[in-house]
Amino acid sequence: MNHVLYSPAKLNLTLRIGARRADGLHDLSSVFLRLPSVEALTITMDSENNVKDLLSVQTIELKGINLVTRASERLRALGWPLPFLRVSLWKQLPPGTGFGAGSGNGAAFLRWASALLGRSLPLELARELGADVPFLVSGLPLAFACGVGERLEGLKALNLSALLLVPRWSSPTARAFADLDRRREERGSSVSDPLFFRIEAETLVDDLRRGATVGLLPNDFTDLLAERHPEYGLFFAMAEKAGALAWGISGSGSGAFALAQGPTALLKLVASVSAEPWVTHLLVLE
Ligand SMILES: C[C@@](CO)(OP(=O)(O)O)[C@H](O)COP(=O)(O)OP(=O)(O)OC[C@H]1O[C@@H](n2ccc(N)nc2=O)[C@H](O)[C@@H]1O
Ligand SMILES: Nc1ncnc2c1ncn2[C@@H]1O[C@H](COP(=O)(O)OP(=O)(O)O)[C@@H](O)[C@H]1O
Repeated sequence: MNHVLYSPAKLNLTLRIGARRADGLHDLSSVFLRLPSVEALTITMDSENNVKDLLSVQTIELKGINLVTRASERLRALGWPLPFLRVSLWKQLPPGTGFGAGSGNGAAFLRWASALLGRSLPLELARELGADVPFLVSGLPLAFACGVGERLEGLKALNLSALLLVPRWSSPTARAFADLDRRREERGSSVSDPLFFRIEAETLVDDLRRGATVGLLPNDFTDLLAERHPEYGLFFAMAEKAGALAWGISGSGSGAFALAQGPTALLKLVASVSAEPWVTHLLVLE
């Protein structure tokens, strides 16, 4: 029997990075928006004779241990009686683009395994798999996140359409944080109060909820990325001209996005940006 799972991804509507902690990670304040069905996993259970999980990935080449394989191995190590599985993963969004699609694959798998075995969601394991996984596994449509992304406060859904843009460069998360630290050290910049980030996030969500034009969304990685790739400035100007409500960079990049009420403005934006040679994928999610 085949089980087909739709796999979520995320956008960071705000992303403010705090100081580096003793464990090397940075505290953050972010508004996570869930993108519901961006990729798909097909799980085949006819694997009585298998001695390990078999994973195939369509459309995008991935390196390293897949989060789906890691999740199933860790669940067995925790004593969950999960049979060995054949998993086919249909990808749309490359890694290193800040849309958390890989985290979404892991989260979709954890939800499926919990339902299959009648167990509660393994929240500790979700945290271990990645900072975005607790949000994606929660099923919340929108949340304010702090800590490294594991402390979540659910918010009411926003009814907006999104255009996701993947450029031809990626932005590995570790490098983005190291560049930000270096820049802050060079400039002696201090980090703002988390309370300020919270108020900023609440104001933005309220504005988007009532359909106000918000413009460029706050993300501490944007300045560095836009200096390195002036193409972002071009995309933001096109988003404004097309009538989008908000635009920005998701996570630590490299993906950019625009939001609007309904698809009309976003389809206009697709028409102007699709000829750009630096754009590799464009997705409109209604
Ligand atoms: C920045 C965010 C925001 O949503 O998203 P992405 O751009 O990756 O989607 C996440 O916090 C990404 O978290 P996660 O995906 O778990 O990060 P990892 O790839 O494990 O982190 C790679 C490296 O980045 C640095 N790192 C990561 C997260 C964090 N809060 N502080 C850090 O300093 C650390 O050096 C870490 O070793
Ligand atoms: N199923 C998967 N899909 C995408 N990336 C994966 C997957 N499993 C593991 N990875 C690894 O996870 C990292 C990116 O995960 P992803 O959630 O797509 O992140 P980002 O938001 O940074 O683009 C990469 O280092 C990639 O090699």
